[in-house]
Amino acid sequence: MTRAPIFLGVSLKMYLDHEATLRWVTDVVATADSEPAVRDGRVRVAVLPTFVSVDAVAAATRGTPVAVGAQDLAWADHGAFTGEVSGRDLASLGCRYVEVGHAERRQLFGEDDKIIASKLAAAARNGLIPILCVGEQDHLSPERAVDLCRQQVLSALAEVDSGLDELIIAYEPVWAIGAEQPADADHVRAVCRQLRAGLADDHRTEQVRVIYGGSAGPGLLTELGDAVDGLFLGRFAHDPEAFGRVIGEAAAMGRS
Ligand SMILES: O=C[C@H](O)COP(=O)(O)O
Repeated sequence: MTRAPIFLGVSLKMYLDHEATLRWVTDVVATADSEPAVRDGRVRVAVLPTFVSVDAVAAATRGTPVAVGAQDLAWADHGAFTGEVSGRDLASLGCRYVEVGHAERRQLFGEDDKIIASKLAAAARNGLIPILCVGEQDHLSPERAVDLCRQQVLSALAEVDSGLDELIIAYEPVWAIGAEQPADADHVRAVCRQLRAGLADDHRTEQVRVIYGGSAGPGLLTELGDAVDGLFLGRFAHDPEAFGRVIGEAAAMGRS
């Protein structure tokens, strides 16, 4: 199972308004496009704006090495689901990725394991690469965190038989989301390594990447090294220059 390329995703959550999102994406595209490792695919960059900005961000990134994703999707593809957005529409608008099961969706919007499994299946049948978020609520030992995360992954895959070319698992310890600092590097390395090893032979997906999210920013990828396959960033990528430094770190890791 190959682990290249390194994946860098940014979820803008609901922080930037539409106009600020477009300005930010313009800067990120310029930075990403000037990095050979992004242009030749050794480093993948994806941006996940709010639903209302997906179409415009897809237009702004078309023909560039920056991919677009959504922060959520409906578990159904069409019908009487007021306020929902289908994976079918997201794919047709140009999304390549979709986030599933973020801790905020669990905490604030009542998503449970069953809903998350249905959403992962919806992503798979619409050809979207899921960024499945998992993580323990409280600061536990790496072993206990791995157990909990593994259960979350297996439960999320419950409705997927096969045909998932790629799965990105974003290890996001809930206690490190929205914090001042990420989880400590030893903890992240231990959990990510064990999670990846435990899923290496899963027949339902061709390729599994384990990335880290939770107050990630410049410097972290270099510190984590080969234990992770990339980062899932939030606030500390709002400054395009800071995100550019993270892209530079990924390029310097030289995975191919
Ligand atoms: O989706 C991103 C993660 O939840 C991390 O967000 P954060 O870096 O702002 O803590």
